[in-house]
Amino acid sequence: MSAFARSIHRQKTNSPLQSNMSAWVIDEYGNNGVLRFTEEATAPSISSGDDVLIRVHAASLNPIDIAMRAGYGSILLKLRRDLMSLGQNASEFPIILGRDVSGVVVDCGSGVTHFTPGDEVWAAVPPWKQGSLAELVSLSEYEVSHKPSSLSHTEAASVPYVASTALSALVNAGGLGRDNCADKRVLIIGASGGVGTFSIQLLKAWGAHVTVTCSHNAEGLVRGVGADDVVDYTAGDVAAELGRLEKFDVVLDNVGGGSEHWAPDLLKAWSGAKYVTLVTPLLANTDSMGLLEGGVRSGLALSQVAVKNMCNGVFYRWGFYAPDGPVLDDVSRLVDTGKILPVVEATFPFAQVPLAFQKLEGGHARGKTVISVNQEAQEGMAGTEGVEENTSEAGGDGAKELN
Ligand SMILES: NC(=O)C1=CN([C@@H]2O[C@H](COP(=O)(O)OP(=O)(O)OC[C@H]3O[C@@H](n4cnc5c(N)ncnc54)[C@H](OP(=O)(O)O)[C@@H]3O)[C@@H](O)[C@H]2O)C=CC1
Repeated sequence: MSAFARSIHRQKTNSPLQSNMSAWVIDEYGNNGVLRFTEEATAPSISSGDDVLIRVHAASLNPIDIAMRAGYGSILLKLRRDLMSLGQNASEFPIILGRDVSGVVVDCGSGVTHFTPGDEVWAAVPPWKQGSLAELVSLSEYEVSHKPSSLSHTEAASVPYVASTALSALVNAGGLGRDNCADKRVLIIGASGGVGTFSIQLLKAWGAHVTVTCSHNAEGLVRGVGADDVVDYTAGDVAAELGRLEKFDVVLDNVGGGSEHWAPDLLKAWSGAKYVTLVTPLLANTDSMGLLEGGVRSGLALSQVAVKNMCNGVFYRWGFYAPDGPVLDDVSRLVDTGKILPVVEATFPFAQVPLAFQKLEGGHARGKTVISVNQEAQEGMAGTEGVEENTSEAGGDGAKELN
């Protein structure tokens, strides 16, 4: 019996009582070569009353997986892991990457009230926890949510991390919500990837007017998921082109760099308008300068640019992913009522995780790259071959339905 067949057999028996599991791990930071498949990864177990143990059916990749594979955030994330292990000085490696999970609950801690074994769930796995490129993942109850019943596991796994990030950025930093968007104009810079395609749909569900930037061959995709105005950033001076449009209430920047300098000028001054960027120097600074200096430098940089923008009448904010199961419950309702659909660009079998990393690393995402961890159980078929790519102009099956 092959390693993958043994792993699938364990998945079918659905027993939480196993000490080892199949997983893709890294034992050092580096390029794709550091990804290693093993059947001997330590399986998570219920260690506290609010733990939920999930058998992973599908996972997906995010830019942070590429970055973490290379060591991004290692200092801050190690500190967080050490705090979680209560000073037991847990070893840094092996690390399991993968921030999205859709799967089935196999065991719960004594204090868990919302989930029971057999429930289908989805969640975004915090970067300081062992990830979802594995048979099992353990999360706390607060991080988990019931999966939308209208989605397959493969579709569901494309949503949680980008949804948690977009909601945290748009609501907590951008001040937007379902009740105040009707008269709002929002600009999304870099809208053709995971965060962008989700944010467009969320903002349209809330009634906002959404303008986006993307490259020309992504226009069909972003219009398919609801974008009102589309500006091709490859066609010329994107800042000048956007400057000809009516000003915005919120800018969500998924690209960073140069846009940080011109995008705040596109906001309505002195009206509470906010520029929110997801591209922040915090983890890179703590990696290169250490916790204290990196943290202080980042704080200073943030306050400097925030004050400068405040003088021009706009707010400047950093947006971050935040774990939040109840927020995913709301997203689940929007999905089940057809307001938000998954945008899956490609699906890779568990055996081909390195190829999925390679695809994501190539850039130009058009939605999400998903890993089918338990494909046989989902489809009742043997074998793990075959990468599926959605090559339609709209990008994914869900997006096509929106057209
Ligand atoms: N702070 C936080 O907690 C988090 C931060 N992030 C960050 O947010 C960003 C977006 O994440 P995600 O959507 O998942 O990333 P993706 O890789 O899925 O998408 C990025 C998209 O941006 C497009 N793009 C690249 N350059 C530009 C440009 N100059 N103008 C407009 N579009 C551009 C790319 O397509 P193309 O190149 O073909 O144009 C691609 O479609 C990433 O940088 C990620 O690291 C994400 C999650 C959490």
